[in-house]
Amino acid sequence: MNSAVTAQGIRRRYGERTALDGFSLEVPEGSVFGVLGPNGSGKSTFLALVAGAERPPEGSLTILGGPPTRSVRARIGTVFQENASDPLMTPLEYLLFAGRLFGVTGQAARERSAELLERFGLAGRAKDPISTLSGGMRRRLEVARALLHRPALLLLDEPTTGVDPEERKLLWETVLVERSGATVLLATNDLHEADAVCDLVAFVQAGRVVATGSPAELKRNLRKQTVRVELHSASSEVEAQIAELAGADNVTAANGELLITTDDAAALAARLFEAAGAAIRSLRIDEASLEDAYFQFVQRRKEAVR
Ligand SMILES: Nc1ncnc2c1ncn2[C@@H]1O[C@H](COP(=O)(O)OP(=O)(O)OP(=O)(O)O)[C@@H](O)[C@H]1O
Repeated sequence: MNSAVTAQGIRRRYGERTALDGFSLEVPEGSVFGVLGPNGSGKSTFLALVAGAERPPEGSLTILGGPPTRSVRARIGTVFQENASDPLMTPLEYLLFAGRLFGVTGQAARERSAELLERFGLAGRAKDPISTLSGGMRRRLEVARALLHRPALLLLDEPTTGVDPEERKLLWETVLVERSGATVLLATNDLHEADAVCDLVAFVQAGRVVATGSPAELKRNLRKQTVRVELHSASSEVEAQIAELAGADNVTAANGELLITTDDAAALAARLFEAAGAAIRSLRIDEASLEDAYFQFVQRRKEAVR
């Protein structure tokens, strides 16, 4: 599998501040790849480096099979955190203007613009000033603009900030169809969104990638799972018995349930039934979320730093 973006050991400083500190990442061609991390972890700095096809001051960067050069920029579409549109322009004017920057002009530009305005639900507002569009519509317009020249790589820096859940879902459905196989590199701190749309994600902390994998892999490798047990009636004797079981790391009582953290929920469930089956009314294994995985990796890194 070819890579759309390969970064190796990138270091980038702003004065005293280190934004990227040995940042390494491989984004497979055709994937939807999420870069996840807290505010200030370096996501935007990395995307801006790729968007500008800039040679990093330290480390190496390959984009769409070659070194970062001006010609590569023509094959990239970008949505930054801030809307780039002029509020006095109309959506149609904005798309035609963007087309000119990428050499899409005349009839081809008019047709492509009309098609995208339709797909992104903006056809009815094509000739209104952008200042009269809702926040969600403006974000959709930004994504339509980034797709105008049919880029091979689409960079999306927190594209759905301020967009309500229904619009967000619609926006993603449209992006995933309209990208026509282009690689999507997404920066976000919305872990639910990343879980829903990304094939692969990288967790970033303090300018470094600390874990990479598919959301399913990262969740599977979680160190801790939670088993929730409801007893027929509260019994300190049964609780003590459960706390003694092999694999039951931490037992707490909350809202009439016992919450047991463990490395292996399936094995612990079997032991629970064996030891206290008659006392158990219900047992539930909490499905791990990408958020759980994220916090675990961030925590690991903190431990390593200490
Ligand atoms: N132009 C700049 N000048 C000085 N420092 C900068 C600049 N851009 C980014 N930084 C610093 O680099 C670090 C990484 O910032 P960056 O914006 O890349 O993080 P981020 O993960 O995208 O954060 P957010 O989720 O808040 O957008 C931060 O410490 C930030 O203050």
